[in-house]
Amino acid sequence: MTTSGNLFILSAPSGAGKSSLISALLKQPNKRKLQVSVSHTTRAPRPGEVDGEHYHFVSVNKFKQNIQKKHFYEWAEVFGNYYGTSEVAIDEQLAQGIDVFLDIDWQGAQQVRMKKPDVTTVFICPPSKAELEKRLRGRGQDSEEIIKERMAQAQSECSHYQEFDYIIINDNFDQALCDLTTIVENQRLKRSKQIENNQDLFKDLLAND
Ligand SMILES: Nc1nc2c(ncn2[C@@H]2O[C@H](COP(=O)(O)OP(=O)(O)O)[C@@H](O)[C@H]2O)c(=O)[nH]1
Ligand SMILES: Nc1ncnc2c1ncn2[C@@H]1O[C@H](COP(=O)(O)OP(=O)(O)O)[C@@H](O)[C@H]1O
Repeated sequence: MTTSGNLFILSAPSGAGKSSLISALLKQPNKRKLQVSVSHTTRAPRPGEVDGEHYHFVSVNKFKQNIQKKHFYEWAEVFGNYYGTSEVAIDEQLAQGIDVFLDIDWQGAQQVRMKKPDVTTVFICPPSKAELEKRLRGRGQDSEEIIKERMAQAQSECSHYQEFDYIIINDNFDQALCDLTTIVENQRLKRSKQIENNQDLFKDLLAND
């Protein structure tokens, strides 16, 4: 029986709650495997970030070599740093029947949509600009200057919300997590997926005994 995983994209302005939602989703009991893709980036690691776990941290030179070698499914420049998704890693996971989440920006989402039209794309919105700013501050990770930059960038990211299949407003966290879980389950139950993943069953049900 062939099985192939579902590909999901989660995009949001920085601070809207993407990482928190993905990490909570990964902790939920799931009937099938779910993984989040580890991107390559040229930005410096933040305290507590582990190479190969949060990101593959690489030099600008190495990143550019990888672009030339067509190593990336998609890549983009975000906040002055390069970010990219490894093609081989994603294809291997999907081929093993693992559902894969990409935490990428709108530019990356556009590129993946062109290559994989069956990708499911989700946009996470903060409940308000004021709350977004509060969350960025609460994270205690950025200077005031960076927070201002992130708020300006947030407007640009949000201007692409209409390009996504689903929109989740991350106001109440538990509700947003429930919404995200529903989207994943919905995708798994689609007719095309059920047929692809249960070929033997449908053959058996239609066979003349
Ligand atoms: N296109 C693309 N965007 C990415 C990738 N990895 C991360 N990003 C985006 O880059 C932005 C900055 O990520 P990061 O530096 O981790 O900061 P934070 O998410 O704002 O805390 C976020 O919008 C991510 O979704 C990637 O592989 N490709
Ligand atoms: N629904 C929510 N209500 C209140 N705070 C939240 C909610 N979702 C996330 N947060 C907090 O907001 C901050 C930013 O979340 P994070 O997951 O790091 O965002 P992103 O990955 O989108 O940059 C974190 O401190 C997180 O705990």
